[in-house]
Amino acid sequence: MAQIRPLSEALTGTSVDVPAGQPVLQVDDLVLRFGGTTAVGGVSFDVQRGELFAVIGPNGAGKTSIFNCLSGVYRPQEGRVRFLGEDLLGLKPDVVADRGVARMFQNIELFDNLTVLDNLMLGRHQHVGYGMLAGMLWVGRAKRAELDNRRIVEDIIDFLEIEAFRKLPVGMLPYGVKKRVELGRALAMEPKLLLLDEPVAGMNVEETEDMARFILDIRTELELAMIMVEHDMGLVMDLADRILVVDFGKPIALGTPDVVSNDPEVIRAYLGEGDDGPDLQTEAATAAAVTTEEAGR
Ligand SMILES: Nc1ncnc2c1ncn2[C@@H]1O[C@H](COP(=O)(O)OP(=O)(O)OP(=O)(O)O)[C@@H](O)[C@H]1O
Repeated sequence: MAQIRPLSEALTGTSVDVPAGQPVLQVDDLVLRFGGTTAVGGVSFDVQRGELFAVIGPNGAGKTSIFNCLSGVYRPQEGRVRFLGEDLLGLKPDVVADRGVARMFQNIELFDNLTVLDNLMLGRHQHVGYGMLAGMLWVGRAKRAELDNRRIVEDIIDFLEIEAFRKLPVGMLPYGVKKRVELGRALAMEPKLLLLDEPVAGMNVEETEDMARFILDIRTELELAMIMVEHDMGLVMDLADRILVVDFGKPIALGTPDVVSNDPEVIRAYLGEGDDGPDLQTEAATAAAVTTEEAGR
């Protein structure tokens, strides 16, 4: 059996070669309207290599619309998106994915009847690199590429600790494991930017902690740039390097968890959600205390 490789050796395609100080992604003045509704109203931010960047905001604030603009689902009326120095806007979702932007979907987009292994192999489809005839005859480059892809997928399965489920149809799996497979499918694409769309939505505490650990390991091992949209404020305050807060499509704050959670406008936007809204300052203080405690260990 092949030895387990560190993720950085398995997924070499994720490494980016950006000059110091240059962002992986640069978003300028993005505007997206649906008739009279401005879903995204002048949003700008950048994401650096190895950065976990979060976008938060109350329901309907425009977070999903921003993701849809980045991944080519929507074409914004105004603005510019530069990814590794090239324009991304106007490209179709499959072309955006081929350029290196993968998305882990909130509503898991896997094939329920296929096994974990086959779902992850589908994530490799843009890396096949051989013609149809060679593929059908299982010769030469096709055979080599298939074996390479298989090995990469097995490494991802090991990394995500889902070996026990590899031959099972995804439809049979518990929700938390499905979300891990969804993350694995996105990783299998060897992205240079990973979009995490509510990665812990619907998860219990233990599943959330596991997912948080995988996200942190991905950042450390691959130095991957990631953008996360998430309602779990504890997770966001704990993991994110920087946070963009949007409300009614407009950016209202951008900065570290500490800065953002003390911003009066952000507190107002969240308190406006009612008594059940998250207490951002408590979440940020708890996250800081945990980080300090971990550093002292
Ligand atoms: N396809 C669409 N057609 C019309 N309006 C839309 C469409 N998609 C989003 N909107 C509107 O744009 C605004 C922003 O929606 P969006 O889904 O981006 O918010 P969100 O912050 O992701 O919300 P949530 O946290 O509830 O998922 C909302 O007013 C929404 O109704």
